[in-house]
Amino acid sequence: MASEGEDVYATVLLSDSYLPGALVLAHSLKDAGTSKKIAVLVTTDTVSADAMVQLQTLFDFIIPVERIVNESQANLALMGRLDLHSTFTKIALWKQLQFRRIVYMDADMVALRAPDELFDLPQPFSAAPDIGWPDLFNTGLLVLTPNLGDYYALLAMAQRGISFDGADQGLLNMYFKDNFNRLSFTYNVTPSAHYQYLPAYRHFQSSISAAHFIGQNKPWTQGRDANRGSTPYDEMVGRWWSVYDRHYRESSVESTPQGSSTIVQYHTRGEFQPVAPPITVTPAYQPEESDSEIIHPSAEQPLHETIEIPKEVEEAYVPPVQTNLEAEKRPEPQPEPQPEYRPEPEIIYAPWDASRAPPPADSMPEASNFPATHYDMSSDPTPFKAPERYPDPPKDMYYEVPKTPTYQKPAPIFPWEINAARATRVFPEDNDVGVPEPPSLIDPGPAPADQEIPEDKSAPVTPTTPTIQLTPADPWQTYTRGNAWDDIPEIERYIGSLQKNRKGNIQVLQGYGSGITEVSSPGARRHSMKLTDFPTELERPSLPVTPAPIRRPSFWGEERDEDGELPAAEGVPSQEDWDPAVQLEQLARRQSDVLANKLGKDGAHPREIPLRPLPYGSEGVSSPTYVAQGPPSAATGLGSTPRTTIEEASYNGPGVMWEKDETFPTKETPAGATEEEKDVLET
Ligand SMILES: O=c1ccn([C@@H]2O[C@H](COP(=O)(O)OP(=O)(O)O[C@H]3O[C@H](CO)[C@@H](O)[C@H](O)[C@H]3O)[C@@H](O)[C@H]2O)c(=O)[nH]1
Ligand SMILES: [Mn+2]
Repeated sequence: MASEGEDVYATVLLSDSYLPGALVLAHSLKDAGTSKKIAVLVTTDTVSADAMVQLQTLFDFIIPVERIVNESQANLALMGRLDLHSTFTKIALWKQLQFRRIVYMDADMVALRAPDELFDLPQPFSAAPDIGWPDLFNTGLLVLTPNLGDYYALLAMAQRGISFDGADQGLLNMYFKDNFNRLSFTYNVTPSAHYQYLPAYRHFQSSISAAHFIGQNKPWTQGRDANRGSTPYDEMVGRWWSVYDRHYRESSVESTPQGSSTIVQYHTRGEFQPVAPPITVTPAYQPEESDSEIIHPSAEQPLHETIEIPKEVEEAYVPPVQTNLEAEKRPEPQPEPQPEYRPEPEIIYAPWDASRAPPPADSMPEASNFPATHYDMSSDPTPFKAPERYPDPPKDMYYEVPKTPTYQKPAPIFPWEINAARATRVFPEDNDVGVPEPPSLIDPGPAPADQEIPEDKSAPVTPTTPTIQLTPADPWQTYTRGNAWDDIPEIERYIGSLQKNRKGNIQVLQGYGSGITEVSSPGARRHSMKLTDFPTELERPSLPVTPAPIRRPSFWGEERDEDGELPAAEGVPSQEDWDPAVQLEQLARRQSDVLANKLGKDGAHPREIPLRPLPYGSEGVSSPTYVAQGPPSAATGLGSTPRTTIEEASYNGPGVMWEKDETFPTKETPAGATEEEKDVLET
């Protein structure tokens, strides 16, 4: 145990990869003749037993500490130093109350002289300026007085990830701010390969106490040949190697009392000389950058050598111990067959355990690892000059419309294409009819499909349907109302079976051919069951509001009168004769009468019923243009007497098609065709 209020140099070892640094630091202090003891804080979960053994040979105190990880590593990523995820562990120094004063030094420092005078500083906390931002102090060398007040305050910040750089330097500078005793830069000289203030270096060279190899590149990761120049940086690196060589170069290894220091060489680039087949060693946790300078020796130097691993290595470590004292009490190592040396694979520290937790909120996105191309603005000052000539545009890049049409009508495939019937519907204006010709229905029989419509209008025009010979007077009279299927017996029969079940007031009309016969009794049309018979204009009820339009021969024809007005439509009353209010009243009255007829069950003698009131607001409305005509027309029932009977309409709509409880075939099952009919069908 440390005696009460002892002074101690201390460093921190968070991983085996910094073992050469920690050992060289301790050696450098001892070699410089310090009177103080040396301690190392180790995180036992990430430092191997082999490394512990090496520490025991040198350090007066090995102090296991809990690793304090910064979970918010965004700032570390910004700095490109994800390997510094656990440097918050440094704050454990303030908890080491067994010591009066601690001069902490990073494991990547080498002492050129022992700065023991720092223990006598009156200030509780001292540090030297940082080379990158000299207002800050570098946390590579700290003179501190352990106390729990600072410890818990720092721990609280660490647990909240409060640090501008994600590591201890950001944390401690935020905590102490300006409340630190500023030491001379000579206590913590951070030589840089990029910025070297050579005259200053030469001037202060002799007073340098310690060099600190900040950044990712450490002397032991670079190899002894990396910095053989004469710059201040190279000189400092040389100082590191001189300490290393004094204690760990192969020639000096045999003399190490605690056995092989192979693990030190293993973590020092270029030092391990394998002779045996390689074994795989899991590489240590490394920062994301592929060009990381943290080089695991196994990557370059496979492990081969057959080396003895002393048995006491396993039992050697009992923390915390004053190892140099206890080592003396240990039994001599037993000479045993030498097992192949297998350096314990470095404990891999994954800051994020994917099996237990979601990714850290501020972790680097994957894309940050992707190669990026950076384009700079051109700094060429010469003005742009257009080339003499640009290449000609390519020729023959346009579609040339063929001169002669290439389209050819495809050859007919289907029978109806070959035997297509010609259109037969002709209107008077389409034909230059000079003299009206008598109507006639001519069917001269089949004609070739491609036959042209003959100039002679009396000639047959269609091979399949009766030709209409148009008469300007009333072309509709002669228009056929028949269909090709009207004469098929099956259809006849089907309609017959339907109508057998029908009763009621169906007005059936027979208007076939030129004559029109009105039949008003049900069933009278049994012999003519054409579904496509529609009432003619004469048969249709004349409704007061929708006069049937009459087709005009031509739209812009000679029938225009002098005013340029279109001729009045036949059957449509002129505007002056049309009083909407009167018509509306008439319609209302008429509807009432029809209703009265039905209710009175006396279609022949309509009952007089009171008029329905007109729609609200339309009473007494009179048209400004309407002038009452003379005697009321019989058809419309217009007159001066408001209450009058209206002639019953000749057609009252389809009416009730099916009476209550009446059955009718839902599925058509016509009687089988008679033999006679079958003969007709089959022919
Ligand atoms: O894998 C690791 C990483 C770090 N350390 C220890 O942590 C210290 C700090 O890491 P280091 O690589 O020396 O950091 P620097 O390159 O020196 O970076 C600067 O930033 C660090 C984080 O703020 C500070 O700890 C340093 O003092 C400061 O000089 C080391 O010296 C070791 O003691 C390990 O033991 N193993
Ligand atoms: Mn450092």
